[in-house]
Amino acid sequence: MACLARARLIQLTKILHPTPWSFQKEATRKILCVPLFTHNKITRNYAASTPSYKYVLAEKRGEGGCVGLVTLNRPKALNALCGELMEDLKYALLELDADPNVAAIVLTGSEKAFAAGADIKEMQHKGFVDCYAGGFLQGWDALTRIRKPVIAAVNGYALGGGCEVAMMCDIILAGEKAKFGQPEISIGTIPGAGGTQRLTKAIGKSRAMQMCITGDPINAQQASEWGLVSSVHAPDQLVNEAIKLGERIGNHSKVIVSMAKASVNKSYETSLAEGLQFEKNLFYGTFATKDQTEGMTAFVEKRKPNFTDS
Ligand SMILES: C=C(C)C(=O)SCCNC(=O)CCNC(=O)[C@H](O)C(C)(C)COP(=O)(O)OP(=O)(O)OC[C@H]1O[C@@H](n2cnc3c(N)ncnc32)[C@H](O)[C@@H]1OP(=O)(O)O
Repeated sequence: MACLARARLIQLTKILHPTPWSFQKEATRKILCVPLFTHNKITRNYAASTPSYKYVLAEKRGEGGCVGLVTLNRPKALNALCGELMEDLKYALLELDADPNVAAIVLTGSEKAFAAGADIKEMQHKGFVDCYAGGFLQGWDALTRIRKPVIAAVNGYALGGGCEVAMMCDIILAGEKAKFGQPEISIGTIPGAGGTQRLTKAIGKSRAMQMCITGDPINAQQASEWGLVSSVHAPDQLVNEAIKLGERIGNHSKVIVSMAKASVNKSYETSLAEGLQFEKNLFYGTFATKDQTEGMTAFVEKRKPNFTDS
C-alpha cells in the first residue's frame, strides 16, 4: 500500500514537475515521513491541524469537502515565505490537486498578513552564486502548475513575495484591510518571483512601475479598482466568501474547469493569435469529454447536468 502510494506520488510529480530527480527524492522523503492520504484520511488528518506540515494548515471545506483550504501559518514572522514554508505549501497544494473530491483550492494567511514576503533573514547574507546556482525562488513556480483553480484570500499584508504568490493564484479576493505591495526596492533588490511581470500584466505598466520603484503599497480598494483583485470583503467573511466561490466552481466539471483555467492562463504567456489557437484546440477538446455531452443534453432536457469529470 505504502509502495503504491509512493509510486503514485512520484508519477504525479513527474507529470506536474517534469524537472528534477531532486524533486522526486524530496517526494520520496516526504512520503516516508507523511502518510499519503486517501480522501477520507485527508479530511480527518487535515481537519485535525495537519501535523504533517510545519508552516501550513490544510483541510477540506465546503459542500462534501469540495474546497481545499490551505492556511499559511507562520504568525510570528507574518508568514514570511521561508524555504520550509514554501516546501510545505507546494506539497499541501499537490495533495489537494491530486484529490478527486476537491474542485478548487483556497489559499489564505492570517487577518494581519497573507504573507510579508520572502524571508529577509534567510536571504540577507546570500551572494549571487548562492542565488544563481541554487536557483533561489525558482521552486515557487510549482504553485503555477497546480491544475485546479487556486483562489487567494488576502487579508492584511501581501508584500513582495506575498503579493507574488497571490498573483500566482488564479483569482484574488481581498479583505478590506489588505495591502498589496512590492517593497523590495526599499531593501536593495527588486521583485524576483514575478512581481515586475505579473503585476504589470494585471494593472498596467504605469501603476506597476510606480509600485515597484517606490515600494509604496496599495490598499484593497485600489487593488480592486485597478483589477488586481476581483472583489473585496469584510475581513472576517473573506475566507467564507472564497470557499463559497470554490463551491460554485465545484458545480462544474473538474476537467472542463481545468481546461478553462489553462486557456485563460495561456493569455499571459503568448501572442493573441497563438492564444486563440490554443483556446480553439482546448474548446474542440471539450467535445471529447462526456461532460460536454452531458452539459448540453441537460440544457436541452431542462435539467441540471450530472457531471462525472470524464
Ligand atoms: C521575493 C522577495 C525578494 C521579497 O519578498 S523581499 C521581502 C519583501 N517584503 C518586505 O520588505 C516586507 C518586510 N516586512 C515589513 O516591512 C513589516 O514587517 C510589515 C509587513 C510592514 C509589518 O510591520 P510590523 O507590524 O511593525 O511588524 P514587524 O515587527 O516588522 O514584523 C513582525 C515580525 O515579522 C518579521 N518579518 C516581517 N516580514 C518579514 C520578512 N519578509 N522576512 C523575515 N521576517 C519578517 C519581523 O522581522 C518581525 O520579527 P521579529 O519580531 O523577530 O523582529
